[in-house]
Amino acid sequence: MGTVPSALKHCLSYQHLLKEQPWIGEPVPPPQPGQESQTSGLPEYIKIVEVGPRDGLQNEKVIVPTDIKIELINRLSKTGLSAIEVTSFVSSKWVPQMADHNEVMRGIERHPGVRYPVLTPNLQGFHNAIAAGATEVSVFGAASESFSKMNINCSIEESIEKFEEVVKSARNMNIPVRGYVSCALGCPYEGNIIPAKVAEVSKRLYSMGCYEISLGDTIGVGTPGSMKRMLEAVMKEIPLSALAVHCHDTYGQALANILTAIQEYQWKAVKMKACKRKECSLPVPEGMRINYAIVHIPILLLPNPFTNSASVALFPVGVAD
Ligand SMILES: CC(C)(COP(=O)([O-])OP(=O)([O-])OC[C@H]1O[C@@H](n2cnc3c(N)ncnc32)[C@H](O)[C@@H]1OP(=O)([O-])[O-])[C@@H](O)C(=O)NCCC(=O)NCCSC(=O)C[C@@](C)(O)CC(=O)[O-]
Repeated sequence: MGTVPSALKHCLSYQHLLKEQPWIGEPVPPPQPGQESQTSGLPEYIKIVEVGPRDGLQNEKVIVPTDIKIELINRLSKTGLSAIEVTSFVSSKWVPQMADHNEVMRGIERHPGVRYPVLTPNLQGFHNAIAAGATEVSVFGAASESFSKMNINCSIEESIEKFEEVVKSARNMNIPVRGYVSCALGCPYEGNIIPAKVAEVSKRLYSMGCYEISLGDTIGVGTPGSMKRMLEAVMKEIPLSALAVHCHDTYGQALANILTAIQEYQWKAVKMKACKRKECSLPVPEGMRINYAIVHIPILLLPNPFTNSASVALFPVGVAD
């Protein structure tokens, strides 16, 4: 398999994967007395937000047929995932791969306990999404002016105004809204993005009512070092419980970056817990304790030829009460 491009490997079945990398299936021996568990220092629970049907398929050169998308989402619903991003209600002139958003949204089987968020850049998208049956939406901004312009055809400031309209309408209908911040670790047009800008845009999305802020390494240029610096800046502005990360694997760094995010989260959460115990003067959100962090890795185990470029995407991290 040495010559198989790494992207293609994501198409392999679990059986293939086990054959190639047998250690994956080996049971992890329980820690011996006095020996630290390999997972100590990590959260007990990771929430996975699957974004392959949207973020993966939106980048496919070949438009995946609607019935295949629906079948993919239906299969994903049976895997135990609690959130699957289904599609986006954007202009089909801009993203023809998502032009079948109504059919996909209406065609999927919804499983109890699974959330099916969709992307909505503006009120028009929001209303279309609701009409198609969406019960959760995401707005998507950026920490880079150039990316904002290229992606949604408006400045960051203009995008915030549009998102406010969406969040206000969503609130009236009891629809939860997530917020993405793209280019959190770098921009394809501007290069480096300062953590303070990511923190600023995140804060605005959170303040307007987004319940979770997903920090996107849109082009996969992040490293554990830049992830740590960025998170430190954002965590000053947003409660840990509302943070997630979304890492593309362009340069093979997604898993390292996710692990860094989880460790950073856990470190901070443990520190806050310790402060709380000692009743120190640092602000501790009421009732907070570490409960989960989130990671999403699309589709790794599904032998679906359409998902190979979905990359290994997106991975939130959060804490709950
Ligand atoms: C945002 C718009 C729609 C603005 O597009 P625009 O052209 O600036 O919009 P407009 O308000 O000037 O309207 C122009 C036309 O678009 C229509 N329009 C207006 N809004 C909608 C809508 N919601 N749905 C469908 N149609 C819409 C509108 O009706 C009109 O149609 P016309 O009269 O010409 O026939 C456009 O720029 C667009 O669709 N962009 C696509 C953005 C996108 O999907 N990007 C990829 C996802 S973001 C991402 O991947 C990052 C993320 C989230 O994964 C995180 C990460 O990886 O870091």
